[in-house]
Amino acid sequence: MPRVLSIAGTDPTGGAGQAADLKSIAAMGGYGMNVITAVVAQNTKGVIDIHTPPVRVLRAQLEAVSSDVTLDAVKVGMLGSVEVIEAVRDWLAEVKPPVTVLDPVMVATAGGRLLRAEAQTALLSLLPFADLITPNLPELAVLAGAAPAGTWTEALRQGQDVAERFGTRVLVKGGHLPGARTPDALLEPGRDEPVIVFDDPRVATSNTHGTGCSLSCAIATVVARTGDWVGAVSTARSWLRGALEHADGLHVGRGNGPVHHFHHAQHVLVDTDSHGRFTDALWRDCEGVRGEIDTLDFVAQLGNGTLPSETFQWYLDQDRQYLAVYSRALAALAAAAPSESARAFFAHGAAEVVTVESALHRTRLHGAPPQPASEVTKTYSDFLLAATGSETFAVGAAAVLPCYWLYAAVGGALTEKARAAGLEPHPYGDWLATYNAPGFHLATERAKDIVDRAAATADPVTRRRMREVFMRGCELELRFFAEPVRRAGARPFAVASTHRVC
Ligand SMILES: Nc1ncnc2c1ncn2[C@@H]1O[C@H](COP(=O)(O)OP(=O)(O)O)[C@@H](O)[C@H]1O
Ligand SMILES: Cc1ncc(COP(=O)(O)OP(=O)(O)O)c(N)n1
Repeated sequence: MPRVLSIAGTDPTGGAGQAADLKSIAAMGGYGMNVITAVVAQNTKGVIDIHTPPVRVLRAQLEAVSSDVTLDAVKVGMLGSVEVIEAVRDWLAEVKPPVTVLDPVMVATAGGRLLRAEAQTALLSLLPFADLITPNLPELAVLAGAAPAGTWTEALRQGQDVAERFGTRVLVKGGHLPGARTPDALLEPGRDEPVIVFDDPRVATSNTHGTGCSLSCAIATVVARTGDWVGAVSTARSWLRGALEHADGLHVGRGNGPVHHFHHAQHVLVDTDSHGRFTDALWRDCEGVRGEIDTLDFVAQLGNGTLPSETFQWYLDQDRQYLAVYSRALAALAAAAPSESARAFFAHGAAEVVTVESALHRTRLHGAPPQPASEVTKTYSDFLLAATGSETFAVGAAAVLPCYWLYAAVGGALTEKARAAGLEPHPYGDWLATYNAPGFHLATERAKDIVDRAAATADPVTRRRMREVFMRGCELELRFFAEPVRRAGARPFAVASTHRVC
């Protein structure tokens, strides 16, 4: 779970600033922490008063958290004054968080300055410390030293200018443009064209308080988990869209109300056992992670056959190491299974993983020796062995389920796409065939059945634990799928392969 720190001001109505940040981090599956820069008396109608605590207290908060907790990402929001900006800049320079997202907050949309006019220049000195900045159009204009953009083309030009000048990614947000659409574009220094442009219809609501805070924090959280900026913006945007679509149902305040940060988790409040299968609830739980998997470069390239062979080789090498552990986890479940049929199923699965799936790896890897296991491979392996070796059978069965279910879903979806695109023969056809085989889908259904049966007789604490480990397994699958491309982008490949596989 990524540990994400928000450095921002407060909002007692809970829609923007710290409150929005903590909700967004949690909604994206992170552990949120907060350092307060300013106490703001505001509501959905505007800003009434601001108290800035002594900068000594800010420094002490920053020191308290970073001396104790390893930070996976930092989001910087409202800073307010030159002294605060300088203290945060010094801290960033010293701590060097792995991911820093800066939302250069200046004015609340409902009205009221949140950054003193004389602090705008000081804010520029913070930009090079950010991996991504997320200005709205008026803020972008200040950073670019220009008048607010009246068109999307002008906004992109200002964004590119800021990206080049400060050497950082910029998310240009079109929320403040008039019109029926809300485009956003991710820009990087050194590239003339946006990395990606998103363009969706505007959600018909005036309850948009805190959208900028929420989006930036959600991106920081997802990127801390996957290292994939495009996927993180895409995931955060589609989640925010849902939050805007459900905002009118909140009835908070008389002005521009907040968005519904937990719109996607409402079903958790319902007793899922009386509303369909337990595994249906698990599938809904992991909807966000499934969406993230679908947008990964690795999955897209595997499907359309453009994945570089070195990247696939590295993935397969990690996968064969993982499968050796998975087979042991299934064998442990076979030993603990409460029924003969479950025992037979997992014992057969343990053998099958070794014979069928590993055969694919042996053929593809041509006897190449294993490379060091990645952190993700090790974490996933440890998690499976712990869940199947030290927890109850019900919990262990839920922990191994994502590996069946997500692979069957990805294998099925990619095979369909490859067929529709006429990709025959497909360079990774044998991989797709393994995970789209009728036998594999049948095994997935059987594994779901076993989990449903185990949940039916489990107590509420065990059922909650089953949901936790299932989600953890899904998140580790996401990281496992993200790792090959993330790693290939991060440094040259260490796998010396003399064989082309496609
Ligand atoms: N009514 C809306 N419908 C859909 N997306 C919106 C809407 N309003 C804002 N957004 C999105 O919310 C995010 C933040 O929006 P923006 O208003 O530009 O920033 P800020 O909240 O910082 O002023 C952007 O991704 C933008 O596209
Ligand atoms: C304490 C605090 N920080 C930031 C904002 C601005 O919020 P933002 O998400 O940019 O959205 P708007 O509500 O201004 O559209 C704030 N109000 N308070």
